[in-house]
Amino acid sequence: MLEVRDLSVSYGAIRAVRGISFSLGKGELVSLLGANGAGKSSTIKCIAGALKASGGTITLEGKDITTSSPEQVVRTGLATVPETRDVFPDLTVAENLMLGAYLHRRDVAGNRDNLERMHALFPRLSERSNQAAGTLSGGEQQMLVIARALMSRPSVLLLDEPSLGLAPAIVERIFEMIETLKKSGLTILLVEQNVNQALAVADRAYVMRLGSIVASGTADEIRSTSDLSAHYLGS
Ligand SMILES: Nc1ncnc2c1ncn2[C@@H]1O[C@H](COP(=O)(O)OP(=O)(O)OP(=O)(O)O)[C@@H](O)[C@H]1O
Repeated sequence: MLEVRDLSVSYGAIRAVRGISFSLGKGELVSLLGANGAGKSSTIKCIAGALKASGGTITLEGKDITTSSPEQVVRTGLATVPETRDVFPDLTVAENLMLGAYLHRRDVAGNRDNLERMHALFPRLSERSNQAAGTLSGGEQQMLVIARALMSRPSVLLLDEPSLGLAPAIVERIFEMIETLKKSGLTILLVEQNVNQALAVADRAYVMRLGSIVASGTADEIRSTSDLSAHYLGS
């Protein structure tokens, strides 16, 4: 579904991502792990079209999206939930969700079905349909940005640090929801600091350090064979 080959990302002289390669098969949940500054968010932003690659290629379902704009990337079937968790604060929950369906705005019946699916997945959003998104709790805003991304009907979902700064009970709920999405057949790339929880839901994982991939394998292999704390904490 998604293939990243020799991807590099630079900010001036800073080489944030140094020729990494990885892939996601259909229906796979793959986690990208690594300490602060490892290059995970830069990788995600580049795949989403928000940052220009300085080298390498990104292919989504056989289509080269390396130089695509963010809108073209969404049209090709990839939705991103950035770690910034940016809702439109003055719009209601329902309006935020409908903005996610912008590409399918003429398919009113399809959007209604999809909205019902989101309400089943996130009952809390359903109860708060008419509430301004800016007044939601952090966990509810995270649910909203995930649901909004799903309204674009992606075949691949990129999740950047969905558990960041949330209370443990909400983190549990977010991970349960990620498992539900995985069971529905969605292909997911999950960037997480929360290694144990990420490995509990992931089929495979890649560990990044200083812009490079330093370990990869199934969740069990990563747990048992790599010195995760050295890679992860940089110690
Ligand atoms: N806009 C920017 N300008 C200059 N350097 C940047 C910029 N964004 C990121 N970097 C640098 O690129 C490197 C990788 O950062 P990135 O945010 O991709 O890492 P990360 O693994 O996502 O970290 P975190 O878990 O803290 O979000 C870091 O050294 C960071 O300082």
